[in-house]
Amino acid sequence: MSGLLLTGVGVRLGDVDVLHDVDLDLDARTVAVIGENGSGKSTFARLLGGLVPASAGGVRILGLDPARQAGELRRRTAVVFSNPDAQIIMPTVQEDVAFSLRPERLGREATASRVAEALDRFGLTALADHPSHDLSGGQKQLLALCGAFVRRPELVVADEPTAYLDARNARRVADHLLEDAGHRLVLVTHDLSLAARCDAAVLFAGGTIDAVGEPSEVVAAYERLLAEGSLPC
Ligand SMILES: Nc1ncnc2c1ncn2[C@@H]1O[C@H](COP(=O)(O)OP(=O)(O)OP(=O)(O)O)[C@@H](O)[C@H]1O
Repeated sequence: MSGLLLTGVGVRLGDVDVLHDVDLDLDARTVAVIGENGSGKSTFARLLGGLVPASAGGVRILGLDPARQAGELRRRTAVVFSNPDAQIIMPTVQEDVAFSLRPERLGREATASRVAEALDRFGLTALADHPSHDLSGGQKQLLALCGAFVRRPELVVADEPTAYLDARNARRVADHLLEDAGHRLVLVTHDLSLAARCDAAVLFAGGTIDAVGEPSEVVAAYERLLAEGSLPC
């Protein structure tokens, strides 16, 4: 089973064809998505996360069709964005992490144990009772990741998760995402050194895929495009 299988996919938002002719058959565990501003990366991430529908073509993610198996896909995937405020809901850190587990109806003890384990993994145990909206930007991003990983997703889609972080927290978040903890990762990033740490990379240009393969080769293709100045502003 291919992790990501897209055939002739288009995404139309309003009256704009944001993605077109997207073909991809990729089974790498960690995939970087790179490309210029406005090239379609976030829309692709939203498509994989089930947040926007394809308007053309066929999509299979983890073998699932988002159009017909949206509920199961949502259970098995987690989406993390660059702005963690949008993802923090509950008043304290541990309540917020526990909130992510609600759909699983685990019961009090099992929930507490899963939350404690996740807080420990992301270095948030000492902040368990801290008001979640008073955290620093980096701590909020760790909390958003904690809320994603506590569900033990098979696929994590992360859109610029290190964008607002200092170097230390960016490294910490990247290490958590790239660590082999039984999940696949699709990582949208402008950080080409981070892209190089993934197993495969996809280059978007003008709303479609321009190159796929080894990160070093795809980054080189991107740098050639940038040098040619052939990308639209
Ligand atoms: N809801 C929408 N309606 C119309 N056009 C949209 C919508 N969302 C995005 N677009 C357009 O689609 C194109 C791709 O946007 P997208 O956010 O996917 O790019 P991106 O590669 O993630 O960019 P960045 O690196 O700046 O985050 C842009 O031209 C954007 O203006």
